[in-house]
Amino acid sequence: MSGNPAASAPRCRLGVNIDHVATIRNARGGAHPDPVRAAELALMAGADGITAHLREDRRHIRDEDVQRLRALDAALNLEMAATEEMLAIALELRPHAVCLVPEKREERTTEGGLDAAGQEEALRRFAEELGAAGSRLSLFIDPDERQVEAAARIGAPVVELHTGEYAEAALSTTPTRIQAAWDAIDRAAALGDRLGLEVHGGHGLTFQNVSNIAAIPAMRELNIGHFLVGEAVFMGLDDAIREMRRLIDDARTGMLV
Ligand SMILES: CC(=O)[C@@H](O)[C@H](O)COP(=O)(O)O
Ligand SMILES: NCC(=O)COP(=O)(O)O
Repeated sequence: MSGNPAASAPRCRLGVNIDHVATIRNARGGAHPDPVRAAELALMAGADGITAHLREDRRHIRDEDVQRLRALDAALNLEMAATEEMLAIALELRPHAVCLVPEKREERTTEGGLDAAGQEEALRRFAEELGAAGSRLSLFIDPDERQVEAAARIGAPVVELHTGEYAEAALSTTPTRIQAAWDAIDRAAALGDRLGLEVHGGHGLTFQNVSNIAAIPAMRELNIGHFLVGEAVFMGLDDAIREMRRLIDDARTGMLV
């Protein structure tokens, strides 16, 4: 990763995704552990907001969870598919933010970004209706400049760049693959910033790989969940969030521009 130290940099927010607390709860069909209690703990530990993905198949987060999360005094970023069912839920709930995410029933986790360029007209309606309801629309897209340009045309104020390929590359320990994945995110982030979009990132971020993403100058928010819930098993949710917060802040302090 390249660049020059910046004297100071705008803060990069941390959104904690509590989906997989619900995964553990649903494993036994009861009410424990409660994802809303996890959200409250996350906020006390320094999370700037809470992200929850209400999937069409409700495999983890359920409708009653988002109702209770909405009642918290915190920024709720509701992730959802671009469907009429989910739009109706979002318009009724009016969360701080809505992030449109592609969903395939057979996928284990979110595999790719939303094809914004292939459905601009349909997504423009989501932007208009959600904007009118006071929810900030974000599009979860691959770090692809064509998708970023489409997001700007659609009128989404935010793009969340899918960091999954970078996270996978970092596990591969192939320097050229890691650099290529990071370069794509850096280029897409810089373009989004130039187009006046707020740039976020998420998917697969960990203690080991987050710093280089947090150091990207245009990055304003990172949404992180699966790793934090997993790490909470060993060090507790509070400490895991505080460590992630520290890594992000340290990366911004010494960030390269
Ligand atoms: C959009 C994204 O990357 C995450 O919110 C992810 O969807 C978490 O939920 P799953 O692990 O069920 O995909
Ligand atoms: N949009 C990304 C997110 O909310 C969390 O993704 P992950 O950290 O669970 O992979």
